[in-house]
Amino acid sequence: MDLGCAEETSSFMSGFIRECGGYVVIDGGFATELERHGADLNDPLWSAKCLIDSPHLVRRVHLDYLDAGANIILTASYQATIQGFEAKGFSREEAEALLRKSVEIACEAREIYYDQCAKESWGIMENVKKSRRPILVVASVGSYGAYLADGSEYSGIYGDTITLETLKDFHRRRVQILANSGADLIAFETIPNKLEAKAYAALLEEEGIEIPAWFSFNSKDGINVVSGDPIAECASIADSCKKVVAVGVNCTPPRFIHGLVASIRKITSKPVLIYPNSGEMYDAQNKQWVESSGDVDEDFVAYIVKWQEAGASLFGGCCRTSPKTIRAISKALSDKN
Ligand code: MET
Ligand SMILES: [Zn+2]
Repeated sequence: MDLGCAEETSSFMSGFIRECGGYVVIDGGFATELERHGADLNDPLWSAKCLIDSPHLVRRVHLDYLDAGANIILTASYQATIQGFEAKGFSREEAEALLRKSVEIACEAREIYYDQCAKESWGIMENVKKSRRPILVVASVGSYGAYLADGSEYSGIYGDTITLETLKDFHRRRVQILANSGADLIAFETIPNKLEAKAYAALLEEEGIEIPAWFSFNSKDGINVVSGDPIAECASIADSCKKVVAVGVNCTPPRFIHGLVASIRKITSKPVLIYPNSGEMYDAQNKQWVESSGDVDEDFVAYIVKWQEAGASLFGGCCRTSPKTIRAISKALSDKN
């Protein structure tokens, strides 16, 4: 797909949303779902560790989300970095191959899923092929803080030594590889501060990245992203970047989503995406999810329709959500629309 033309880029997501019937279902928590399947992710590579030792589990989780109704599956590359793989003793070439592998496995899962759908529909109605649900494979890019694996993806505090250039250099090669891997889009996820959003926007332009991207921030107060930078300022960086086709929030407690959607909507006319976590907080020191001490987030599926009314068009889940959550989101939206 050649998205060199700015107009094609800007209509990419609105076209996809239309194709999906007016709203899009994103998948749910990936790493936490791998853990539920028994993977031990206590490692600086987190979910990317499974690219090395259990690719079958990665495929399984993608398939579970497709079965649950997802139109978008995010690759296991969130914490897959060349620097992280090299620290484990892999060569540069091997590290780059592992990044590509994250996209290959997701594409393979999509093919398997389509084959299954085709077989099932042949059984039911001879000669009538069930129409293929539109599905995108989206390459996940986690923040510099995710690579550090010290909890700074939830504080956004990188210190004075980290500049725009440091962040661009850190992400450059990975973004180039993922952009040419066969993925349909790049998701910059859990962006914790304005500086990193600026670095991504600059990289997309400078490197002439030819697939579209989305920017997704995380917040712990509903007004700012986790670093304290206002969500409105972050959203406007995304709004100004031609290559960005959707803006939103992920890995954020459900109780903040409504306000964040409204704030982002005021800044941009690009489609808004949301994929909250379960409402639990990550305790970086003890490396575990703990119940939030603030307001309790009840099952957020009940609010999906409200978030759609507030202006969101893409809906999924982040950490500690599961295929069950995605199935329920899919149902809530199809009942309503
Ligand atoms: C800390 S947010 C993680 C996002 C990633 N796509 C995952 O679900 O694993
Ligand atoms: Zn998350």
